[in-house]
Amino acid sequence: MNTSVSAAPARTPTPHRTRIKLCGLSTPADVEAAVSAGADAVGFVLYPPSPRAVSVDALRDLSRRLPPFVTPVVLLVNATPGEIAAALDACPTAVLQFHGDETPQQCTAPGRPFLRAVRMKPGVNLLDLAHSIPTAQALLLDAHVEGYGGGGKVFDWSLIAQDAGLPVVLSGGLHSGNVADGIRCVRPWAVDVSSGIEISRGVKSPDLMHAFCEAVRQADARINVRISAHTNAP
Ligand SMILES: O=C(O)c1ccccc1N[C@@H]1O[C@H](COP(=O)(O)O)[C@@H](O)[C@H]1O
Repeated sequence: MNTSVSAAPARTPTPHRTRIKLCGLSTPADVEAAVSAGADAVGFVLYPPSPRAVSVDALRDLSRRLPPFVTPVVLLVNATPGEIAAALDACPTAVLQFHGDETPQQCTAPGRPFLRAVRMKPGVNLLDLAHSIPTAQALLLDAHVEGYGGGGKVFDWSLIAQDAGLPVVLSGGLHSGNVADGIRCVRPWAVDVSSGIEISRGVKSPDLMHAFCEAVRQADARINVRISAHTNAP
């Protein structure tokens, strides 16, 4: 009897794929355009001072329009437990994005998957942050701006020099013209954009959404060419 175990066939490396979150959607047309552009996740802002803010009722309606496998993300800034509960009632499958001054305990209290936004400035230690909030799905890195975010400002990506200890969502001033550089420099798990897909503050553009997603796919394709050249090298 032949008991030898045949060698497993060599696996081709998994292609690099940067996930895409399009944030600040506020109309049914925005949702349709984001899904058609190929977004993996879409963000709804539940922060009244924002030009992209939606009501809880609008969140309920917009999130019900999503097809399977497109993740709704609800962006909150210092929301009360009651406001968080109302958001989850409207959108029970939401991932929460905490973009304010919430403590680790406040982020974990709802018992939902969440992203912790970090407003990047010199001296921020991502590893320390990740250790203080290990149940976050990812750190979402945004520029340090007046207010809490969504300012369309790029931060210095060299501040992410070390391993962040959690998956990174790169955000802050991204658009179709710079997202490839961001992916090449940072190699984030995902990229996130709001201002860069708008024709005016708070008004989304289907064309800019498509251009952004296409730029991400092209950046990934370039990385995959390099990976396969490296793998196939004699
Ligand atoms: O969009 C907003 O108005 C907003 C308000 C408060 C906190 C965060 C906000 N937006 C988020 O900020 C990042 C970066 O946005 P941008 O691409 O630089 O405009 C993103 O997650 C926005 O959804």
